[in-house]
Amino acid sequence: MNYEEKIQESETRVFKVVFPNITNHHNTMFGGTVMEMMDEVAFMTATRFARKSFVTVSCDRIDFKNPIPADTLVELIGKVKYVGNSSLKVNVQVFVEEMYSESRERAVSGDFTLVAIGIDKKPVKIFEKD
Ligand SMILES: CC(=O)SCCNC(=O)CCNC(=O)[C@H](O)C(C)(C)COP(=O)(O)OP(=O)(O)OC[C@H]1O[C@@H](n2cnc3c(N)ncnc32)[C@H](O)[C@@H]1OP(=O)(O)O
Repeated sequence: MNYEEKIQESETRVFKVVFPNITNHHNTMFGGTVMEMMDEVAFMTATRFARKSFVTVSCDRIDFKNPIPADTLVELIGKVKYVGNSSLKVNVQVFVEEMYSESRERAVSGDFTLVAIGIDKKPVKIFEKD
């Protein structure tokens, strides 16, 4: 499987229901919870891409473009956008969907950098050179 196929195969989609336990006093989803879910999806995407042990080392700007109201569904989509030596970057997009109509829009997006580590917790190459 080549790089491009691996990127397609490892694209990771997760749905969540925006129940009251994850909303704030504006009755929208708490931003920190969105970021936690994004980090988890970035981790899953990286792991499925390389089948190595990853840790998150940084995240770039996260844009909260639209609020995520209570009683909606969110879809998080993770996709590898850059592969380095031991690190890779995963773009995560979050879409919000109405439960009882076809309405859907992008709400949040951001990039996460993860590093593959060995059992000694030190960085390891993601792929050996052919
Ligand atoms: C899934 C989870 O919940 S993980 C929990 C949260 N994360 C953690 O606890 C990670 C804590 N951090 C660490 O253990 C270390 O910083 C490590 C293992 C990630 C990196 O160790 P370092 O000695 O700094 O690594 P080093 O300087 O050799 O860099 C390794 C790679 O990471 C990249 N990197 C390091 N720091 C950053 C950063 N802040 N932002 C982006 N990339 C970075 C480097 O560019 C390099 O990439 P490359 O190999 O593709 O060229």
